[in-house]
Amino acid sequence: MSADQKVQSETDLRVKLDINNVFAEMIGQKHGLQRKELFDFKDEAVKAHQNILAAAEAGEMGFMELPHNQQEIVAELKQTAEELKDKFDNFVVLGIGGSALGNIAVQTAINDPYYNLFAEARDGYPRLFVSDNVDPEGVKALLAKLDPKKTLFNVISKSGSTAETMSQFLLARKFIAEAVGEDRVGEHFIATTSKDSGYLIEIAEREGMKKFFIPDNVGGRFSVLTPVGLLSAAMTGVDIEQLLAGAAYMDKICRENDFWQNPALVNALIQYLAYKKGKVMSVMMPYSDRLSDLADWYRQLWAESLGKEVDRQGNKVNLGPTPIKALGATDQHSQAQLYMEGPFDKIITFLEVENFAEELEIPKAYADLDGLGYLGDHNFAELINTEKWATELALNKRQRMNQTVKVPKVNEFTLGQLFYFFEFQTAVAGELFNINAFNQPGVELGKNYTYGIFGRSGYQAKKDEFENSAQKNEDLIL
Ligand SMILES: O=P(O)(O)OC[C@H]1O[C@H](O)[C@H](O)[C@@H](O)[C@@H]1O
Repeated sequence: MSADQKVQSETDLRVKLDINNVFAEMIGQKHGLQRKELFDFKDEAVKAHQNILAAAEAGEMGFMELPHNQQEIVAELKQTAEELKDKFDNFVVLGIGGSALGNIAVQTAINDPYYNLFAEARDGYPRLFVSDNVDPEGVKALLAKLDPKKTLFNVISKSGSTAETMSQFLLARKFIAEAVGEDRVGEHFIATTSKDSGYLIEIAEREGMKKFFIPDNVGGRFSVLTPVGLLSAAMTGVDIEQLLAGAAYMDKICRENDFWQNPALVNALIQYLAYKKGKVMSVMMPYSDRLSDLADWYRQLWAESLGKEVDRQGNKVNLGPTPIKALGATDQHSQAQLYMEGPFDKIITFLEVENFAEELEIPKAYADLDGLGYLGDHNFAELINTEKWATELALNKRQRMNQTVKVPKVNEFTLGQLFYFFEFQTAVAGELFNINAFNQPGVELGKNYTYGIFGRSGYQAKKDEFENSAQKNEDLIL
């Protein structure tokens, strides 16, 4: 392919943001945004952008380096996948939050839109399972599906000590050891973790497991394009170079200084202004099964990054938009009523796929039944996108801010763009909200409590104390 052709195809595959329906002229004065408001705040967004670029220069924005600095890691990941993909029928990720959601999003988008239900493998590759909970019934049901001799586990934890992940690891380790013997445990595990924190690295070394590393300057929820997300992708036949190429392409777009040419800047400012106008809920609604789990991934990114008690100066602010996931067209029939007529507290972001890989015709039948016969004149791609347009029009009519991210088609290149776009937008939003978008003290408090209660000494006494604590009123236990 010549360089020109490449540019052409990249341009054709560019993910775009349509913001028409956030403006007053489309949805009405009361709830729409005035263009003037964007103009008035534009300089703040530009300043936020400059801060991010400066932080990137200083090596503080690890996620921005990932599309460019991983050639050796990619080669190693590909080689690992090549060596191991035929040896195992199952590849099981043990992780949670940022160590799981990106893996699932990639799988659903690229390999199997029904991944969560069936976990079908691509020809010549193992099936992928991502186990991100500690419900005993769920964990047991998963293990029951696996032949330990044909199963490779990827334990992923940046901190190397998350209780959920490490508990699953302990069980998986026993499961494997009983089948293949203690001395061969290491062959059935790959550890993805920080170079020097937590216990996972130490365990990996003791057991002789293969290891991949998560850079220190990349937070868990920004880590999908590190070995966290890339190994399971490579193991299941996903083109990880194209994922990173898509991210690199979007990186170029996001580095653009001109506000109006930079969708991540524009969208971060829109989300910020919407929040200030009382639209404190931010709904992501893909009209695509393949992009459904991307909305789950985004929910963590947006919630943990922006939901904060204090601003950068330490003032108590308790802010953050609440991210909500909805799936089109499915949730038109469950949540849309609320979005149409409920409180004016939401901004909705649709994800629209312009070209579906399948052109599935709706069969023609019952032509004499007026309210049904028309369906057979169309295909499913037309139907789902028409439903999206109809929802958009109805929201406009009811003065509900909405916008659309247009995805030319779902593949590795566009998925890489989406990951990077939303990460960059989140970093800009953090600047606008004047909070630290890269920490999560609230979650850590919960983690510490778990450790405090569950930790080595006196579990039963602490549990009893918690259950009998004065704050608990028996009358309120219904
Ligand atoms: O990768 P780990 O260190 O195991 O962390 C897994 C998850 O733990 C916590 O919930 C953090 O708030 C998340 O951001 C993180 O993704």
